[in-house]
Amino acid sequence: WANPKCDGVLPPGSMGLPFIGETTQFFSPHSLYDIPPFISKRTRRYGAVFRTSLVGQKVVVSTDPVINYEIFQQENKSFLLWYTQSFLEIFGQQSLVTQHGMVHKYLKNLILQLVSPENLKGKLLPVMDKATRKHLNSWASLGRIDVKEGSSKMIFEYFAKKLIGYDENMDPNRKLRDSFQAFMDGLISFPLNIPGTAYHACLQGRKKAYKVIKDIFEKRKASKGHHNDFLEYLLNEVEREDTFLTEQIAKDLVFVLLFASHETISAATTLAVKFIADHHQVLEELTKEHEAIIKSRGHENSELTWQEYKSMTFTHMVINETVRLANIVPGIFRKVVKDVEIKGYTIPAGWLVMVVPASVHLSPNKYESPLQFNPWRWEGQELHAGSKSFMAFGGGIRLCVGADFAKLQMAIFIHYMVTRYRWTVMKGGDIVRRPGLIFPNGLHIKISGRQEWRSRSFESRLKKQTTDATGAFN
Ligand code: HEM
Repeated sequence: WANPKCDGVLPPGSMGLPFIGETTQFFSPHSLYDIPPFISKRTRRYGAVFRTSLVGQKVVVSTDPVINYEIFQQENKSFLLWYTQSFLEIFGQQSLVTQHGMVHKYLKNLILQLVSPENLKGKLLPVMDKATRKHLNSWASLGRIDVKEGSSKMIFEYFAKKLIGYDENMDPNRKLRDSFQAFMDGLISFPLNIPGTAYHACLQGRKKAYKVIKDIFEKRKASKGHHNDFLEYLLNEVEREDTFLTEQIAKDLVFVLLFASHETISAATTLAVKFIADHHQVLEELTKEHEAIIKSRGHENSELTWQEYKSMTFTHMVINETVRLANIVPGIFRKVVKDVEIKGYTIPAGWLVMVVPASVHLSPNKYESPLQFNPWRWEGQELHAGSKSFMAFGGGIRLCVGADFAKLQMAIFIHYMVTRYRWTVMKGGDIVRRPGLIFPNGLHIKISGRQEWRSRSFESRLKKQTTDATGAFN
Protein backbone atom coordinates (compact mmCIF):
# COMPACT_ATOMS: atom_id res chain seq x y z
CA TRP A 1 0.00 0.00 0.00
CA ALA A 2 2.66 2.44 1.06
CA ASN A 3 4.92 1.79 -1.95
CA PRO A 4 2.79 1.27 -5.05
CA LYS A 5 4.32 -0.25 -8.17
CA CYS A 6 5.80 2.20 -10.66
CA ASP A 7 8.14 1.96 -13.67
CA GLY A 8 10.17 4.92 -12.49
CA VAL A 9 10.19 7.17 -9.44
CA LEU A 10 6.90 8.16 -7.86
CA PRO A 11 6.54 11.67 -6.46
CA PRO A 12 7.21 11.80 -2.70
CA GLY A 13 4.30 11.63 -0.25
CA SER A 14 2.33 9.24 1.90
CA MET A 15 -0.45 6.84 0.91
CA GLY A 16 -1.92 6.97 4.44
CA LEU A 17 -3.94 4.04 5.79
CA PRO A 18 -4.98 1.13 3.55
CA PHE A 19 -8.15 1.97 1.58
CA ILE A 20 -8.90 5.13 3.62
CA GLY A 21 -5.62 6.72 2.58
CA GLU A 22 -5.48 10.36 3.67
CA THR A 23 -9.16 11.03 2.96
CA THR A 24 -10.03 12.13 6.50
CA GLN A 25 -7.31 14.78 6.51
CA PHE A 26 -8.39 15.96 3.05
CA PHE A 27 -11.97 16.53 4.24
CA SER A 28 -11.13 18.42 7.42
CA PRO A 29 -12.93 21.81 7.25
CA HIS A 30 -10.95 25.00 6.78
CA SER A 31 -11.53 28.69 6.18
CA LEU A 32 -12.27 30.44 2.88
CA TYR A 33 -8.96 32.26 2.82
CA ASP A 34 -6.63 29.29 3.31
CA ILE A 35 -4.88 27.14 0.82
CA PRO A 36 -6.31 23.86 2.15
CA PRO A 37 -4.05 22.91 5.09
CA PHE A 38 -3.97 19.38 3.65
CA ILE A 39 -2.23 20.83 0.58
CA SER A 40 -0.03 23.48 2.19
CA LYS A 41 1.39 21.06 4.80
CA ARG A 42 2.35 18.54 2.15
CA THR A 43 3.79 21.05 -0.33
CA ARG A 44 6.02 22.36 2.46
CA ARG A 45 7.15 18.82 3.18
CA TYR A 46 7.34 17.24 -0.28
CA GLY A 47 7.33 20.07 -2.82
CA ALA A 48 4.83 21.18 -5.49
CA VAL A 49 4.00 17.64 -6.63
CA PHE A 50 3.22 14.86 -4.15
CA ARG A 51 1.38 11.56 -3.96
CA THR A 52 -1.46 10.57 -1.67
CA SER A 53 -4.59 8.43 -1.60
CA LEU A 54 -8.11 9.89 -1.52
CA VAL A 55 -11.54 8.19 -1.56
CA GLY A 56 -9.90 4.89 -2.44
CA GLN A 57 -7.88 6.32 -5.37
CA LYS A 58 -4.15 6.77 -5.86
CA VAL A 59 -3.64 10.46 -6.51
CA VAL A 60 -0.81 12.83 -7.44
CA VAL A 61 -1.53 16.40 -6.39
CA SER A 62 -0.07 19.22 -8.47
CA THR A 63 0.22 22.75 -7.13
CA ASP A 64 2.60 23.79 -9.89
CA PRO A 65 0.95 26.31 -12.29
CA VAL A 66 2.95 25.18 -15.32
CA ILE A 67 2.17 21.51 -14.75
CA ASN A 68 -1.50 22.31 -14.12
CA TYR A 69 -1.71 24.21 -17.36
CA GLU A 70 -0.05 21.33 -19.18
CA ILE A 71 -2.54 18.87 -17.65
CA PHE A 72 -5.45 20.91 -19.06
CA GLN A 73 -3.79 21.05 -22.49
CA GLN A 74 -3.12 17.29 -22.55
CA GLU A 75 -6.80 16.35 -22.13
CA ASN A 76 -7.63 13.23 -24.21
CA LYS A 77 -3.89 12.60 -24.77
CA SER A 78 -2.16 11.72 -21.50
CA PHE A 79 -5.03 12.73 -19.22
CA LEU A 80 -8.78 12.21 -19.20
CA LEU A 81 -11.39 14.11 -17.25
CA TRP A 82 -12.24 12.12 -14.13
CA TYR A 83 -14.86 12.47 -11.45
CA THR A 84 -15.28 10.56 -8.19
CA GLN A 85 -17.52 7.49 -8.12
CA SER A 86 -19.95 9.46 -5.97
CA PHE A 87 -20.00 12.24 -8.58
CA LEU A 88 -20.86 9.83 -11.38
CA GLU A 89 -23.56 8.00 -9.43
CA ILE A 90 -25.09 11.37 -8.66
CA PHE A 91 -24.76 13.03 -12.05
CA GLY A 92 -25.50 9.96 -14.09
CA GLN A 93 -23.28 7.51 -15.95
CA GLN A 94 -24.34 9.08 -19.26
CA SER A 95 -23.81 12.70 -18.30
CA LEU A 96 -21.55 15.13 -20.16
CA VAL A 97 -18.75 14.61 -17.65
CA THR A 98 -18.41 10.93 -18.61
CA GLN A 99 -18.13 11.68 -22.33
CA HIS A 100 -14.96 12.25 -24.32
CA GLY A 101 -13.90 13.10 -27.89
CA MET A 102 -16.64 13.68 -30.45
CA VAL A 103 -19.56 13.05 -28.09
CA HIS A 104 -18.16 15.52 -25.58
CA LYS A 105 -17.72 18.13 -28.31
CA TYR A 106 -21.24 17.53 -29.55
CA LEU A 107 -22.76 17.86 -26.06
CA LYS A 108 -20.77 20.99 -25.33
CA ASN A 109 -22.15 22.51 -28.53
CA LEU A 110 -25.66 21.55 -27.43
CA ILE A 111 -25.19 23.47 -24.17
CA LEU A 112 -23.87 26.43 -26.12
CA GLN A 113 -27.26 26.61 -27.87
CA LEU A 114 -28.33 27.91 -24.51
CA VAL A 115 -25.37 29.79 -23.05
CA SER A 116 -22.98 30.82 -25.84
CA PRO A 117 -22.29 34.60 -25.84
CA GLU A 118 -24.47 34.87 -28.95
CA ASN A 119 -27.43 33.16 -27.29
CA LEU A 120 -26.92 34.97 -24.01
CA LYS A 121 -27.00 38.24 -25.91
CA GLY A 122 -29.99 37.39 -28.11
CA LYS A 123 -32.16 35.18 -25.92
CA LEU A 124 -31.20 34.85 -22.28
CA LEU A 125 -30.19 38.40 -21.31
CA PRO A 126 -33.77 39.80 -21.31
CA VAL A 127 -34.99 36.80 -19.28
CA MET A 128 -32.16 37.16 -16.75
CA ASP A 129 -32.65 40.92 -16.53
CA LYS A 130 -36.37 40.58 -15.86
CA ALA A 131 -35.90 37.79 -13.30
CA THR A 132 -33.20 39.72 -11.44
CA ARG A 133 -35.34 42.85 -11.21
CA LYS A 134 -38.36 40.84 -10.07
CA HIS A 135 -36.50 39.02 -7.32
CA LEU A 136 -34.59 42.05 -6.06
CA ASN A 137 -37.88 43.94 -5.87
CA SER A 138 -39.45 41.18 -3.86
CA TRP A 139 -36.42 41.09 -1.54
CA ALA A 140 -36.77 44.84 -1.02
CA SER A 141 -40.48 44.46 -0.25
CA LEU A 142 -39.60 41.90 2.40
CA GLY A 143 -36.80 44.15 3.65
CA ARG A 144 -34.34 41.30 4.11
CA ILE A 145 -33.03 38.20 2.38
CA ASP A 146 -30.47 35.43 2.67
CA VAL A 147 -28.51 36.14 -0.53
CA LYS A 148 -27.41 32.52 -0.98
CA GLU A 149 -30.94 31.17 -0.76
CA GLY A 150 -32.53 34.09 -2.64
CA SER A 151 -30.11 34.07 -5.58
CA SER A 152 -30.26 30.29 -5.81
CA LYS A 153 -34.07 30.43 -6.04
CA MET A 154 -33.92 33.24 -8.60
CA ILE A 155 -31.50 31.45 -10.94
CA PHE A 156 -33.21 28.09 -10.59
CA GLU A 157 -36.62 29.60 -11.29
CA TYR A 158 -35.84 31.16 -14.66
CA PHE A 159 -33.27 28.59 -15.79
CA ALA A 160 -35.48 25.55 -15.06
CA LYS A 161 -38.21 27.27 -17.04
CA LYS A 162 -35.91 27.97 -19.99
CA LEU A 163 -34.45 24.48 -19.79
CA ILE A 164 -37.48 22.22 -19.36
CA GLY A 165 -40.47 24.54 -18.88
CA TYR A 166 -40.55 23.72 -15.15
CA ASP A 167 -42.32 26.21 -12.92
CA GLU A 168 -41.71 25.54 -9.24
CA ASN A 169 -44.51 27.91 -8.24
CA MET A 170 -47.00 25.83 -10.22
CA ASP A 171 -45.74 22.59 -8.75
CA PRO A 172 -45.37 23.10 -5.00
CA ASN A 173 -45.20 19.42 -4.03
CA ARG A 174 -42.29 18.37 -6.14
CA LYS A 175 -39.76 21.03 -5.22
CA LEU A 176 -37.11 20.05 -7.73
CA ARG A 177 -34.65 22.57 -6.28
CA ASP A 178 -34.90 21.14 -2.77
CA SER A 179 -33.64 17.82 -4.09
CA PHE A 180 -30.32 19.48 -4.91
CA GLN A 181 -29.82 20.94 -1.42
CA ALA A 182 -27.67 18.14 0.01
CA PHE A 183 -25.40 17.95 -3.01
CA MET A 184 -22.36 20.07 -2.18
CA ASP A 185 -21.36 17.82 0.72
CA GLY A 186 -21.85 14.57 -1.13
CA LEU A 187 -20.13 15.29 -4.43
CA ILE A 188 -16.63 14.58 -3.23
CA SER A 189 -17.25 11.92 -0.62
CA PHE A 190 -16.74 8.24 0.07
CA PRO A 191 -19.34 6.34 -1.93
CA LEU A 192 -20.91 4.84 1.23
CA ASN A 193 -24.62 4.52 0.61
CA ILE A 194 -25.68 4.28 4.26
CA PRO A 195 -28.40 6.48 5.81
CA GLY A 196 -26.78 9.40 7.58
CA THR A 197 -23.88 9.81 5.11
CA ALA A 198 -23.57 12.80 2.78
CA TYR A 199 -23.42 10.38 -0.14
CA HIS A 200 -26.72 8.75 0.83
CA ALA A 201 -28.46 12.14 1.13
CA CYS A 202 -27.12 13.07 -2.29
CA LEU A 203 -28.36 9.87 -3.90
CA GLN A 204 -31.81 10.36 -2.39
CA GLY A 205 -31.83 13.90 -3.86
CA ARG A 206 -30.76 12.54 -7.24
CA LYS A 207 -33.61 10.00 -7.18
CA LYS A 208 -36.24 12.64 -6.45
CA ALA A 209 -34.93 15.19 -8.95
CA TYR A 210 -34.48 12.58 -11.64
CA LYS A 211 -38.08 11.39 -11.23
CA VAL A 212 -39.35 14.93 -11.79
CA ILE A 213 -37.17 15.31 -14.90
CA LYS A 214 -38.28 11.92 -16.24
CA ASP A 215 -41.95 12.80 -15.77
CA ILE A 216 -41.46 16.11 -17.57
CA PHE A 217 -39.82 14.30 -20.51
CA GLU A 218 -42.71 11.81 -20.70
CA LYS A 219 -45.37 14.50 -20.50
CA ARG A 220 -43.66 16.57 -23.14
CA LYS A 221 -43.32 13.66 -25.55
CA ALA A 222 -47.05 13.10 -25.27
CA SER A 223 -47.90 16.76 -25.88
CA LYS A 224 -48.26 18.32 -29.31
CA GLY A 225 -47.81 22.05 -28.66
CA HIS A 226 -44.71 24.28 -29.01
CA HIS A 227 -42.81 25.17 -25.88
CA ASN A 228 -39.83 27.20 -27.03
CA ASP A 229 -37.43 25.76 -24.45
CA PHE A 230 -34.25 23.68 -24.44
CA LEU A 231 -36.21 20.46 -23.88
CA GLU A 232 -38.04 20.92 -27.16
CA TYR A 233 -34.69 21.35 -28.88
CA LEU A 234 -33.29 18.22 -27.15
CA LEU A 235 -36.29 16.05 -28.06
CA ASN A 236 -36.09 17.13 -31.70
CA GLU A 237 -32.39 16.33 -31.63
CA VAL A 238 -33.02 12.83 -30.16
CA GLU A 239 -35.35 12.12 -33.11
CA ARG A 240 -32.64 12.83 -35.69
CA GLU A 241 -30.81 9.90 -37.25
CA ASP A 242 -27.34 11.46 -37.35
CA THR A 243 -27.10 12.28 -33.66
CA PHE A 244 -25.17 11.11 -30.59
CA LEU A 245 -28.01 12.19 -28.35
CA THR A 246 -30.12 9.57 -26.62
CA GLU A 247 -32.96 10.33 -24.24
CA GLN A 248 -30.86 9.05 -21.33
CA ILE A 249 -27.98 11.41 -22.19
CA ALA A 250 -30.47 14.27 -22.58
CA LYS A 251 -31.96 13.63 -19.11
CA ASP A 252 -28.53 13.47 -17.49
CA LEU A 253 -27.56 16.65 -19.31
CA VAL A 254 -30.61 18.47 -17.95
CA PHE A 255 -29.81 17.19 -14.47
CA VAL A 256 -26.19 18.46 -14.59
CA LEU A 257 -27.22 21.84 -15.98
CA LEU A 258 -29.91 22.37 -13.36
CA PHE A 259 -27.42 21.73 -10.60
CA ALA A 260 -24.37 23.48 -12.09
CA SER A 261 -26.26 26.65 -12.90
CA HIS A 262 -27.89 27.61 -9.63
CA GLU A 263 -25.37 26.20 -7.15
CA THR A 264 -22.25 27.76 -8.66
CA ILE A 265 -23.66 31.17 -9.55
CA SER A 266 -25.47 31.61 -6.24
CA ALA A 267 -22.26 30.78 -4.36
CA ALA A 268 -20.22 33.25 -6.46
CA THR A 269 -22.92 35.93 -6.13
CA THR A 270 -23.09 35.54 -2.35
CA LEU A 271 -19.33 35.85 -2.11
CA ALA A 272 -19.32 38.91 -4.34
CA VAL A 273 -21.92 40.57 -2.09
CA LYS A 274 -19.85 39.71 0.98
CA PHE A 275 -16.62 41.05 -0.54
CA ILE A 276 -18.29 44.23 -1.82
CA ALA A 277 -19.95 44.85 1.56
CA ASP A 278 -16.56 44.51 3.26
CA HIS A 279 -14.81 46.89 0.82
CA HIS A 280 -16.44 50.30 0.58
CA GLN A 281 -14.07 51.57 -2.06
CA VAL A 282 -15.12 48.71 -4.31
CA LEU A 283 -18.79 49.56 -3.78
CA GLU A 284 -18.08 53.21 -4.61
CA GLU A 285 -16.22 52.31 -7.81
CA LEU A 286 -18.99 49.91 -8.88
CA THR A 287 -21.66 52.51 -8.18
CA LYS A 288 -19.74 55.03 -10.30
CA GLU A 289 -19.48 52.56 -13.19
CA HIS A 290 -23.16 51.62 -13.10
CA GLU A 291 -24.54 55.12 -12.50
CA ALA A 292 -22.57 56.21 -15.59
CA ILE A 293 -24.26 53.46 -17.61
CA ILE A 294 -27.69 54.65 -16.48
CA LYS A 295 -26.85 58.30 -17.17
CA SER A 296 -25.80 57.56 -20.72
CA ARG A 297 -29.12 55.78 -21.43
CA GLY A 298 -32.17 57.42 -22.90
CA HIS A 299 -34.47 55.96 -20.29
CA GLU A 300 -33.35 55.22 -16.73
CA ASN A 301 -35.72 52.29 -16.44
CA SER A 302 -34.87 50.44 -19.65
CA GLU A 303 -33.38 46.97 -19.42
CA LEU A 304 -29.68 46.28 -19.51
CA THR A 305 -28.18 45.85 -22.98
CA TRP A 306 -25.33 43.63 -24.13
CA GLN A 307 -23.24 46.72 -25.00
CA GLU A 308 -23.71 48.02 -21.48
CA TYR A 309 -22.72 44.64 -20.06
CA LYS A 310 -19.60 44.61 -22.19
CA SER A 311 -18.66 48.09 -20.99
CA MET A 312 -18.54 47.04 -17.29
CA THR A 313 -14.77 46.79 -16.99
CA PHE A 314 -14.53 47.26 -13.24
CA THR A 315 -17.44 44.85 -12.64
CA HIS A 316 -15.59 42.17 -14.60
CA MET A 317 -12.55 42.83 -12.45
CA VAL A 318 -14.69 42.34 -9.33
CA ILE A 319 -16.09 39.08 -10.71
CA ASN A 320 -12.65 37.71 -11.55
CA GLU A 321 -11.32 38.68 -8.15
CA THR A 322 -14.32 37.01 -6.48
CA VAL A 323 -13.88 33.69 -8.26
CA ARG A 324 -10.10 33.83 -7.75
CA LEU A 325 -10.46 34.17 -3.97
CA ALA A 326 -13.50 31.91 -3.74
CA ASN A 327 -12.14 28.83 -5.56
CA ILE A 328 -15.61 27.39 -5.90
CA VAL A 329 -14.26 24.19 -7.44
CA PRO A 330 -11.80 22.91 -4.82
CA GLY A 331 -10.08 20.27 -6.94
CA ILE A 332 -10.05 19.27 -10.60
CA PHE A 333 -9.34 15.61 -11.30
CA ARG A 334 -7.87 13.86 -14.33
CA LYS A 335 -7.14 10.18 -14.87
CA VAL A 336 -3.70 9.30 -16.22
CA VAL A 337 -4.18 7.34 -19.47
CA LYS A 338 -0.56 6.27 -19.97
CA ASP A 339 2.51 6.64 -17.74
CA VAL A 340 3.60 10.29 -17.74
CA GLU A 341 6.79 12.01 -16.63
CA ILE A 342 6.46 15.12 -14.50
CA LYS A 343 9.46 16.91 -13.00
CA GLY A 344 11.51 13.72 -13.17
CA TYR A 345 8.78 11.65 -11.51
CA THR A 346 6.57 9.03 -13.11
CA ILE A 347 2.81 8.97 -12.66
CA PRO A 348 1.58 5.50 -13.59
CA ALA A 349 -1.41 4.93 -15.86
CA GLY A 350 -4.61 4.51 -13.81
CA TRP A 351 -3.58 7.05 -11.18
CA LEU A 352 -5.37 10.37 -10.79
CA VAL A 353 -3.89 13.83 -10.80
CA MET A 354 -5.59 16.58 -8.85
CA VAL A 355 -5.13 20.22 -9.78
CA VAL A 356 -5.84 22.52 -6.84
CA PRO A 357 -6.84 26.01 -8.09
CA ALA A 358 -6.45 27.51 -4.60
CA SER A 359 -2.76 26.59 -4.51
CA VAL A 360 -2.23 28.89 -7.51
CA HIS A 361 -4.87 31.56 -6.81
CA LEU A 362 -3.68 32.10 -3.24
CA SER A 363 0.03 31.81 -3.93
CA PRO A 364 2.18 34.89 -3.17
CA ASN A 365 4.37 33.86 -6.11
CA LYS A 366 1.47 34.51 -8.48
CA TYR A 367 -0.54 37.25 -6.76
CA GLU A 368 0.69 40.06 -4.56
CA SER A 369 -1.02 39.90 -1.14
CA PRO A 370 -3.09 36.99 -2.45
CA LEU A 371 -5.52 36.89 0.49
CA GLN A 372 -6.65 40.46 -0.10
CA PHE A 373 -9.79 41.18 -2.13
CA ASN A 374 -8.35 43.65 -4.61
CA PRO A 375 -10.19 43.91 -7.97
CA TRP A 376 -7.69 46.55 -9.14
CA ARG A 377 -5.05 43.84 -9.50
CA TRP A 378 -6.90 42.85 -12.70
CA GLU A 379 -6.38 46.26 -14.31
CA GLY A 380 -5.09 45.76 -17.88
CA GLN A 381 -5.15 41.95 -17.49
CA GLU A 382 -6.95 39.39 -19.65
CA LEU A 383 -10.31 38.92 -17.94
CA HIS A 384 -12.05 36.28 -19.98
CA ALA A 385 -9.85 33.22 -20.31
CA GLY A 386 -8.06 30.59 -18.29
CA SER A 387 -4.29 30.91 -17.87
CA LYS A 388 -1.40 29.45 -15.90
CA SER A 389 -2.28 31.70 -12.98
CA PHE A 390 -6.09 31.79 -13.31
CA MET A 391 -8.12 28.60 -13.47
CA ALA A 392 -11.37 29.35 -11.62
CA PHE A 393 -13.24 28.04 -14.67
CA GLY A 394 -10.71 25.29 -15.46
CA GLY A 395 -8.81 25.28 -18.74
CA GLY A 396 -8.26 23.56 -22.10
CA ILE A 397 -11.13 21.78 -23.84
CA ARG A 398 -12.92 21.18 -20.53
CA LEU A 399 -13.06 24.89 -19.74
CA CYS A 400 -16.35 25.68 -18.01
CA VAL A 401 -19.10 25.95 -20.62
CA GLY A 402 -21.22 28.08 -18.27
CA ALA A 403 -18.56 30.72 -17.48
CA ASP A 404 -20.08 33.45 -19.68
CA PHE A 405 -23.53 32.76 -18.32
CA ALA A 406 -22.26 32.93 -14.71
CA LYS A 407 -20.45 36.23 -15.32
CA LEU A 408 -23.43 37.78 -17.07
CA GLN A 409 -25.78 36.86 -14.21
CA MET A 410 -23.35 38.24 -11.64
CA ALA A 411 -22.94 41.48 -13.59
CA ILE A 412 -26.72 42.00 -13.93
CA PHE A 413 -27.13 41.35 -10.24
CA ILE A 414 -24.40 43.82 -9.30
CA HIS A 415 -25.84 46.42 -11.68
CA TYR A 416 -29.22 46.50 -9.94
CA MET A 417 -27.86 46.06 -6.44
CA VAL A 418 -25.61 49.12 -6.65
CA THR A 419 -27.97 51.41 -8.55
CA ARG A 420 -31.42 50.66 -7.16
CA TYR A 421 -31.00 49.39 -3.64
CA ARG A 422 -29.51 50.20 -0.28
CA TRP A 423 -28.33 47.14 1.54
CA THR A 424 -26.20 46.10 4.49
CA VAL A 425 -25.15 42.72 5.81
CA MET A 426 -27.16 41.76 8.92
CA LYS A 427 -25.89 38.32 9.83
CA GLY A 428 -24.24 35.19 8.49
CA GLY A 429 -21.46 35.27 5.96
CA ASP A 430 -19.45 32.44 7.53
CA ILE A 431 -17.91 30.25 4.90
CA VAL A 432 -16.51 26.78 5.44
CA ARG A 433 -14.74 24.49 3.03
CA ARG A 434 -15.18 20.74 3.43
CA PRO A 435 -13.56 21.12 0.81
CA GLY A 436 -16.71 22.18 -1.14
CA LEU A 437 -17.88 25.70 -0.29
CA ILE A 438 -20.59 25.75 2.41
CA PHE A 439 -22.45 28.77 3.83
CA PRO A 440 -23.57 27.34 7.19
CA ASN A 441 -25.71 30.35 8.13
CA GLY A 442 -26.23 32.01 4.73
CA LEU A 443 -25.58 35.70 4.14
CA HIS A 444 -28.49 37.80 5.36
CA ILE A 445 -28.82 41.37 4.17
CA LYS A 446 -31.20 44.18 4.94
CA ILE A 447 -32.36 45.67 1.65
CA SER A 448 -34.62 48.51 0.53
CA GLY A 449 -35.33 50.21 -2.78
CA ARG A 450 -33.37 53.39 -3.35
CA GLN A 451 -36.39 55.17 -4.69
CA GLU A 452 -38.29 54.14 -1.63
CA TRP A 453 -35.31 55.28 0.45
CA ARG A 454 -35.25 58.63 -1.33
CA SER A 455 -38.95 59.25 -0.93
CA ARG A 456 -38.82 57.98 2.63
CA SER A 457 -35.97 60.34 3.45
CA PHE A 458 -37.83 63.08 1.57
CA GLU A 459 -40.95 62.36 3.61
CA SER A 460 -39.03 62.28 6.85
CA ARG A 461 -37.28 65.55 5.94
CA LEU A 462 -40.66 67.04 5.15
CA LYS A 463 -42.08 65.73 8.42
CA LYS A 464 -39.12 67.17 10.34
CA GLN A 465 -39.53 70.55 8.62
CA THR A 466 -43.27 70.51 9.40
CA THR A 467 -42.61 69.63 13.03
CA ASP A 468 -39.93 72.32 13.27
CA ALA A 469 -42.26 74.81 11.61
CA THR A 470 -45.16 73.78 13.84
CA GLY A 471 -42.88 74.04 16.85
CA ALA A 472 -41.84 77.53 15.78
CA PHE A 473 -45.47 78.48 15.22
CA ASN A 474 -46.49 77.20 18.66
C1 HEM B 1 -19.03 30.86 -10.90
C2 HEM B 1 -19.56 29.86 -11.54
C3 HEM B 1 -18.83 28.65 -12.05
C4 HEM B 1 -17.59 28.16 -11.75
C5 HEM B 1 -16.56 28.73 -10.80
C6 HEM B 1 -17.40 26.97 -12.57
C7 HEM B 1 -16.24 26.21 -12.60
C8 HEM B 1 -16.02 25.16 -13.46
C9 HEM B 1 -14.76 24.45 -13.61
C10 HEM B 1 -13.50 24.73 -12.82
C11 HEM B 1 -14.93 23.50 -14.57
C12 HEM B 1 -13.87 22.56 -15.12
C13 HEM B 1 -13.93 21.20 -14.45
C14 HEM B 1 -12.88 20.26 -14.98
O1 HEM B 1 -12.02 20.65 -15.80
O2 HEM B 1 -12.88 19.11 -14.55
C15 HEM B 1 -16.31 23.59 -15.01
C16 HEM B 1 -16.88 22.77 -15.97
C17 HEM B 1 -18.20 22.79 -16.29
N1 HEM B 1 -19.13 23.73 -15.93
FE1 HEM B 1 -18.81 25.30 -14.71
N2 HEM B 1 -18.52 26.76 -13.31
C18 HEM B 1 -19.42 27.76 -13.04
C19 HEM B 1 -20.67 27.94 -13.61
C20 HEM B 1 -21.28 27.05 -14.43
C21 HEM B 1 -22.63 27.21 -14.95
C22 HEM B 1 -23.54 28.38 -14.68
C23 HEM B 1 -22.88 26.11 -15.72
C24 HEM B 1 -24.14 25.77 -16.46
C25 HEM B 1 -24.52 26.28 -17.55
C26 HEM B 1 -21.68 25.29 -15.70
C27 HEM B 1 -21.54 24.10 -16.37
C28 HEM B 1 -20.35 23.40 -16.47
C29 HEM B 1 -20.22 22.18 -17.23
C30 HEM B 1 -21.33 21.46 -17.99
C31 HEM B 1 -18.87 21.79 -17.13
C32 HEM B 1 -18.20 20.56 -17.77
C33 HEM B 1 -17.53 21.02 -19.04
C34 HEM B 1 -16.82 19.87 -19.73
O3 HEM B 1 -16.61 18.82 -19.13
O4 HEM B 1 -16.47 20.08 -20.89
N3 HEM B 1 -20.74 25.90 -14.93
N4 HEM B 1 -16.95 24.61 -14.35
